[in-house]
Order: sequence, then structure tokens, then C-alpha cells
Amino acid sequence: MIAAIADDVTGATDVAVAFRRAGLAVRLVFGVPDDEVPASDPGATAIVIALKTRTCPRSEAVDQSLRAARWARGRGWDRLYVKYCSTFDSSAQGNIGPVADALADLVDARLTVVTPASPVHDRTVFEGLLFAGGTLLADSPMRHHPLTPMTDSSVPRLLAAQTARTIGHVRHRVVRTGREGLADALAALRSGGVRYAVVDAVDDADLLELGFACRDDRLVTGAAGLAAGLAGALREPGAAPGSTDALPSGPAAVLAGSCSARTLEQVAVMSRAHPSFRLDARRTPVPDRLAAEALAWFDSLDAGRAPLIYSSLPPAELAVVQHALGVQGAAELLESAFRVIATGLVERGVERLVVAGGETSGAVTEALGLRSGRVGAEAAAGVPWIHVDGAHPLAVLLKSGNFGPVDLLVEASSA
Ligand SMILES: Nc1ncnc2c1ncn2[C@@H]1O[C@H](COP(=O)(O)OP(=O)(O)OP(=O)(O)O)[C@@H](O)[C@H]1O
Ligand SMILES: O=C(O)[C@@H](O)C(=O)CO
Repeated sequence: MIAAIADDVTGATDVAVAFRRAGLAVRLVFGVPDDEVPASDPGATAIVIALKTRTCPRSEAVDQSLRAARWARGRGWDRLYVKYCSTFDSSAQGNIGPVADALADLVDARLTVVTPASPVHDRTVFEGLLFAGGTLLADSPMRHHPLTPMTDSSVPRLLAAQTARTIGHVRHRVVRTGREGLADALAALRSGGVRYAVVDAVDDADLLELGFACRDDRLVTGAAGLAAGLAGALREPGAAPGSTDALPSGPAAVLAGSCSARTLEQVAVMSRAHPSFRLDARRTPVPDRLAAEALAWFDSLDAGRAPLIYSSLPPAELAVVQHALGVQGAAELLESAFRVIATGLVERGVERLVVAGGETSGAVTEALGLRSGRVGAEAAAGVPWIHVDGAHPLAVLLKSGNFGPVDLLVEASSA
């Protein structure tokens, strides 16, 4: 019924569980699917394709998104949902605008809805301004993001930097009139030649009405909030199916490559009570050596509490590393190290792997060669366990940088 293409892996698990909560049976696929990936499980009503296209070069993001969209449409998934971050993480180059432009052309969409609102995560849009945790985005900790610092809160303005197409706005007072008023407002924009409608939304009720207003669109874009609204508008009444898989009983480990404010708190809590190892990219600026140090440390541990390996740093210290190694250089070095570490941990028998950060999770899932998974229980809002299909038991918890309570890493790795 609906195929979501997510620009990072933690976002994919967030949207997958939002669909599931709203009553759709979901399949999660990692990377651009190929012919070996089954088009769906019998009875699946949603498929989520997890890409790593948030910060890659624009042409690559467009190419991968188009290939994923063609794969989905060729297999009967006729509605596309582009999932970006609820904090609209992107740069002036994209990739939200270029990907949306390309997919709109693919499906011949005249007007496409845009709203990053995700009330379950306290992200709201009012008068076109994006709020995170009740604060304007540009005043929130997102202004310090290592790769996509967000220093403007206006969604129309952020989008306008990324597309040449006309952008309109639907104000909250119109949203509050409900699905018919919204449909009229969208129709008026469409007939005026507007290509993107940024729509205000402050709660789930707004997003459900918007879901009804755009339920017949071939392309819709948003974060997990509108995905839930759309799923609510599309689903047949009935029970919400969910994976009943038990978590594997083998050892757990945590990898944190996110420098987001919430991850920093979670790392601080976990490192007080669990063995922890910080990846120091400046001291050891060679990924394989950095990974070897971490794995040697892991090998020296006695069995006991789950270990934490992290690179998370607060903004001032992060700036020092980025100054020394370059923004991309530091990110690539650490992501490469996390790839080797994750593979080493699974080879050493880790069966439950918790990963903090979308880029980091993308690197880890690629390195582990994960292809698809079933969406399991939610450890926190928007953070479900994913039971990976494969020869060995493995469950991964891919946590968005700012999601989850402060004890999430401890709780998840003790589960
Ligand atoms: N100490 C560090 N110095 C420089 N870069 C770092 C450091 N630690 C992590 N990074 C890089 O910062 C980026 C963090 O992005 P990531 O997507 O993993 O986290 P996030 O943005 O907080 O998560 P999400 O996208 O799920 O909200 C990664 O590319 C990572 O390699
Ligand atoms: O929408 C969000 O905030 C998350 O799903 C995400 O994309 C973080 O990377």
C-alpha cells in the first residue's frame, strides 16, 4: 500500500514503528532493494526502505532514492512517502529538496505536502516555523549538529534553499478546519501552480486530518508524525500487527556515534555504571587502528555489564576534532571505525547491538550486510528493536540521536 523511503536508518525505524502503531504491517529493508529482497511479506501493508542519503552528495541521494522508488512502484507499492528528519536535517544543497523534486517528477505529482512535525517527539510546525522541544529549531541543540547544523527555523525558507520550485504554506488555522478545509487549501495551491505545501501541525489530530487530506496523493513527505497520520487515514480498521519475536539471549553492546544532546546524556549515564571506551579520533586518526584498540579493550573485559564504545563529544570538544581532521574527515574516520567494531562485536558473539546515531547506524548496518528485518517492541518512542533476518540471531536497536530517556542505553543493553 505505502512505501516509505527514509534518508537515514534511525529515521527508517522511527517511521516503521509509526506505521505499525497506526495499524499497518511493516517490513523494513536496508539499502536500495534488489531482486533478492522479497517485495513484501504476505499481508504487509507498508514497506520502509532505509537509505543513508541525508548527508551524501546530492546526485547519489537522488539516484538511490529513485532506484528505491522504482523498485517499490514496480512491485505495486503505489504510494510513496519520503521520510526526512523531524528536525529537517539537511544543508542548503539538500538532500530533501532534490530528492523530493526527483520523486515528484517520477510519479508526476503536481503538489507535494511537506511537514516535519512529529508530536510524539515534540517537533511541531506553526506559522511555518519548526519547534523542537518547545524551542525554535535554530535555538535548539540542533544548531550544533556535527554534519547538518540547523540555524534557520523556517521550513519554507530551508526548503527554498534546496529547490527551485514554488513553495506555499498552509497555516494552522486552516489545518484546524479539518480534512475538507485542508483539501480545499491544498487544491487551491495546486491549481495556482504551487509545487510544495508546507503544512503547519502541532498535534496528532492535525496530522490525521492532513493524512486524510493527502491520502490519495502519490507522493507525501514528512517525518514519523505525518506517516502516522497517513497510516491512520489509510488503514482498514483492525488489530495492529507486531512482531512477537523474543530478543536474542546472547550478549549486548552499545555503540554511540551521535553527538546529539540526548545521546550525550545517555552516554554519561551509561558510562557511570558500565565499562566504556571512548574512540579518540585525534589520538588515533586511522580507522582500522582505532577499531583494533576498541576491540582489544572489548576482549580484555570480563563477562558482565554490557560495554559502551562511543565517540560522542559535546559541541566545544567536537569543534576541536573537526578543526583537526575536517568535518567530513572526522565523520568518515569514525564511521569506518564503527563499521569494523560492529563487525568484530558480532563475530565475537554479540546478539543485541544498540547503536546511537543515524549516520552511525547506517555505517553499522551496511558493514553487517543487513538486508531486512522485522519491527519488534519499542524500547522508547520511535526506537523499536529490529529483528534481523539471517543465519544468526541478531537484534539491533537503532536510536536517533535525540530520542529516548536518559537511561535508554543502559535499559536496552540490559534487556
Ligand atoms: N568525536 C567526533 N568528532 C567528529 N565527528 C564525530 C564525532 N563523533 C561522531 N561524529 C560524527 O558525527 C556524525 C553523527 O551523526 P549521527 O547521524 O550518527 O548522529 P545524530 O545525527 O545525532 O543521529 P540522528 O541522525 O539519528 O539524529 C557521524 O557522522 C559521526 O561519525
Ligand atoms: O525524525 C526524526 O527525528 C528521526 O526519525 C530521525 O530521522 C533522526 O535521524
